[in-house]
This record gives sequence, structure tokens and C-alpha cells, in this order.
Amino acid sequence: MKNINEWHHIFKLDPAKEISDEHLDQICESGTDAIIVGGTDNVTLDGVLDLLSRIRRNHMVPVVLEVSEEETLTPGFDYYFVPMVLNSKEKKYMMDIQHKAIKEFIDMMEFAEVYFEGYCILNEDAKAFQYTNCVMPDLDDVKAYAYMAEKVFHLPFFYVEYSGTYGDPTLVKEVKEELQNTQLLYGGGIETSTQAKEMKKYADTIIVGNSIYTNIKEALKTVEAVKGN
Ligand SMILES: CC(C)=CCC/C(C)=C/CC/C(C)=C/CC/C(C)=C/CC/C(C)=C/CC/C(C)=C/CC/C(C)=C/COP(=O)(O)OP(=O)(O)O
Ligand SMILES: O=P(O)(O)OC[C@@H](O)CO
Ligand SMILES: [Mg+2]
Repeated sequence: MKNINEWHHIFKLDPAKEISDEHLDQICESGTDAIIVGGTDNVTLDGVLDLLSRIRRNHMVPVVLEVSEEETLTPGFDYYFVPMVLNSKEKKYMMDIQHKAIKEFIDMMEFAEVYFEGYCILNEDAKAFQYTNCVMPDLDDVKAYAYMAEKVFHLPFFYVEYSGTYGDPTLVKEVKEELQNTQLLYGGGIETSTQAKEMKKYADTIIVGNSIYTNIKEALKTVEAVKGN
């Protein structure tokens, strides 16, 4: 299995959305480096377990649970990613929910591979932006959040999140220049090979979500587009 810091491409599957076995097989066998199971709303333990068992039954691809609800935490994933929303106006989405969950699961965390993600959400129409009561940052704010993610909190990941819309490649380039150790994840609106290539020039890892459900053929092509980049 590749190290996480060598992952260039990830597909994110939303447990609240339907996917056929045929499409799921195509996603898992696409050559992507990993599958994240995660979403903002209507994420249930049943939905999470359904995807996990369908992936595990036939495929070897690494599977990550991106935790958005404590109730959906379940053993069986290769990794667990935990968002900390840096540009939320409310401390609870950055720290308090995570603190409460760590108190509860601290013993299990010793046996699980858990990675914390510094999220910066940049699309004000995204569910996650509204759900976590974010403030829209400008470029200097985002660079300062990136600095904090790496130098203050020593987080493994800084996630530039445009969920639902294609973001600004210049911003991603400038954020990348701030980071030496923290891995830069980019997600949002990638629907074509060209977009995947463009964002991968700057981000260490790109994440493709919604287009799996809207145009699977194009979504699958994003994998090859970033190989060797
Ligand atoms: C039991 C077991 C195996 C334990 C192992 C140990 C372990 C993993 C412990 C973890 C402990 C811990 C600290 C848990 C934290 C749990 C938690 C509830 C954290 C809150 C995270 C948070 C602030 C979530 C808010 C929403 C958010 C940022 C979600 C990220 C995903 C995202 C942005 C998806 C995109 O949205 P989507 O739904 O796709 O939107 P569209 O439908 O519009 O596309
Ligand atoms: O769904 P899209 O817009 O591709 O975004 C992917 C991911 O960043 C969502 O958390
Ligand atoms: Mg989505």
C-alpha cells in the first residue's frame, strides 16, 4: 500500500447518495489511490456500513472514513480522517466536537490510524460551509490558516474545500507555497481531466466527489489525468 503522502487522487463517496454496483466497481478499480467515505448531511451508520462492506467485498483499494457524525464511527476502515474547520465562526466545529469524541474514543484511537484535517471551506453555497457557520476568508486569511495548520497545529493535512464548485487555481498555488510539511488536499467541482490536471499542479492530492454521481465517465478520467504529475 502506498504511503498517504504519495496519494495523488482520491474519490469521495457520499453515504447519503445511491451508487450502483457497476459504478462502485469502476470507482474502486479506477487506479485511484484511496476512497473516502464521507459527507455533510444525512450520513448514517447504515449508509457508512453499506458502502464499506460493498467496497471491501471485492476490492483492495484503501478506504477512509471521514468522520462528520460521532454515531457513524465504526471499526473496519484503513484510516479515519477528522475535519477541524478552521474558518468556522464557532469553536465547536474546530475543536469542541473533536475534544468530546477524543475523550470518548481515546483508547480506540491508539489502535486506529487517525489523521486530523485543517479544513478551509471556500464555497459559501456548500452545505458544509453553512452547516459549520463559516466566514468567507480572503487569500491572506487562507494563507494564515495554512500557516496555522502547519506551524501551529502541526496537522498532517490542510484541505482547501470548494465542495460543489470549481475553485481558484491561483489561490491553491499560493497556499501551496506556504506549506513545507503539511499535505495540501484540494476538493471541489472537479469534473474533467483538464481541471484535475490544473489543480494537481499545485495541490498534493485532489479529491473528486460529486461528479461520480453526475458524470461517472468523466470522473473516472480524472485518475489517469493526474498520474505521474
Ligand atoms: C470506533 C472507532 C473505530 C474509533 C477509532 C478512533 C477514531 C477514528 C476516533 C475519532 C475521534 C474523533 C476526534 C471524532 C470526531 C468526530 C466528529 C463528529 C467530528 C466533526 C467534524 C466536523 C466539524 C464535520 C462538519 C462537516 C464537514 C466539514 C464535513 C466534511 C466532509 C465534506 C465537506 C463533505 C462535502 O459535503 P457533501 O455532503 O458531499 O456536500 P454535497 O452533498 O453538497 O456534495
Ligand atoms: O464533491 P466535489 O465538489 O467534487 O468536492 C469533493 C470534496 O472536496 C467534497 O468534500
Ligand atoms: Mg458531495
